[in-house]
Amino acid sequence: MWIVVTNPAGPAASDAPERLLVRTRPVEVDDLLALLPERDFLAWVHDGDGIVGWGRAASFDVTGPDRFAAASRWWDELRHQAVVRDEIEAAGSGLVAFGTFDFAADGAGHLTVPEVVVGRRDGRAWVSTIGSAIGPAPELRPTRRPDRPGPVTFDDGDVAAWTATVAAAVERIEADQLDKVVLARDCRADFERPLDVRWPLTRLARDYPACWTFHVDGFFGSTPEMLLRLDSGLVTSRVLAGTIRRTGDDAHDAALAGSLARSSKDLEEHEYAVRSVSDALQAHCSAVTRSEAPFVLHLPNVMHLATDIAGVVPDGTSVLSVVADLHPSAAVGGTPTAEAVRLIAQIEGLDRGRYAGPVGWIDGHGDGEWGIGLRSAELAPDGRSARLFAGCGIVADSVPADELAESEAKLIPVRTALSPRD
Ligand SMILES: C=C(O[C@@H]1C=C(C(=O)O)C=C[C@H]1O)C(=O)O
Repeated sequence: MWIVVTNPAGPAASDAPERLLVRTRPVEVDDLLALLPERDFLAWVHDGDGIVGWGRAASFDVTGPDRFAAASRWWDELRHQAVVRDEIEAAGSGLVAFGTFDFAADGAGHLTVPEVVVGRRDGRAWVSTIGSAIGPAPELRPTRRPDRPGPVTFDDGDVAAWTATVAAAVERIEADQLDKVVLARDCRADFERPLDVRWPLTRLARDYPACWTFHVDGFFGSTPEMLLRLDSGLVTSRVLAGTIRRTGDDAHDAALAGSLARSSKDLEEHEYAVRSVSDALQAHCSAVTRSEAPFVLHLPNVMHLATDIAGVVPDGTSVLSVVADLHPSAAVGGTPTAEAVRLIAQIEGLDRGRYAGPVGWIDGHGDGEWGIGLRSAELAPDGRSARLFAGCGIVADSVPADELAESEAKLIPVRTALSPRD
């Protein structure tokens, strides 16, 4: 029997059997992405490890400021009722839901529990089957290779208007209204035939192994920024802010990395982002530690100042309850957060949708990984167009033309992955 749960705090809809039966068994799998069906799959991979899934055993949709708490309640109920037989007991084995949350506080949140989840971590692989009845383990075979996209046309939108908006934000900052605001822009891609999203996904995972490559219901990308991982009581977060474009010349890039680590503009922008995350973590953790100085994260398109933060949370903490307090961090909102988010709504002129919102998964222990949905795109339901997003932290010293160039560099991963070339 299927039950529909409504949430008194806001519009929510759930579709789930009364009790889920979950069975996780070991399997031999090398390439998770090679198993993906052509459509309606879920993916979260990092350097070959991760989880992929398909089918829908249960789902939850919610809108409004209470969305994280509502999703967390729904998940707690579902996981406590589930009957799980898990021969692996790794993070992401057993019961799992993938999800996304819009950037905006009044936006949507969504969780899907797939019928089949295949995972891989530290040399071990598994398959979980989830549903109201448990059948035999599905046969896992590589599926047909992804279709090469046809010609793609990009429309960068009004870049002059965007740089003017950046200049206006700098004026607000100079007038002491706030310290930092992150402004984003979008770029439209049109495809001659519907996109097989496995094509860009496979390329992103190959070219950006240090990032978390994801796809949830048409939202896909490869984010370098881990908002929160919770694994057996330990939370970790990777905060990025402060960016420099790579030139392709390794010696020159090494010199640029050195200047990034000494740039007061970037260090200031970075510190705002680190503080917003560590302050939010303090409320949940018995101890919070962070590296003393930021390190430089080298990606093929850009380099970022990065800080890893860690903490210990009490038993029974759900990753979503901490994510609720971390989002939006200063890396994608600004400082102070409330002023920055207001200014974004006022001057950015963009519906961010799921861009810069949390994307990831939660398991039956409440553990999980939630990245910030950056270096990402939203595919239209007909698969014929997509919106690509990129944003930049604006501080008092920001130069609009440089920010535009930085946003271009941040669009490179998805733009390149959409190219029909190998
Ligand atoms: C907002 C984005 O990236 C964020 C902004 C950064 C910056 O301004 O230096 C760096 C990494 C991210 O935290 C994006 O990629 O769209």
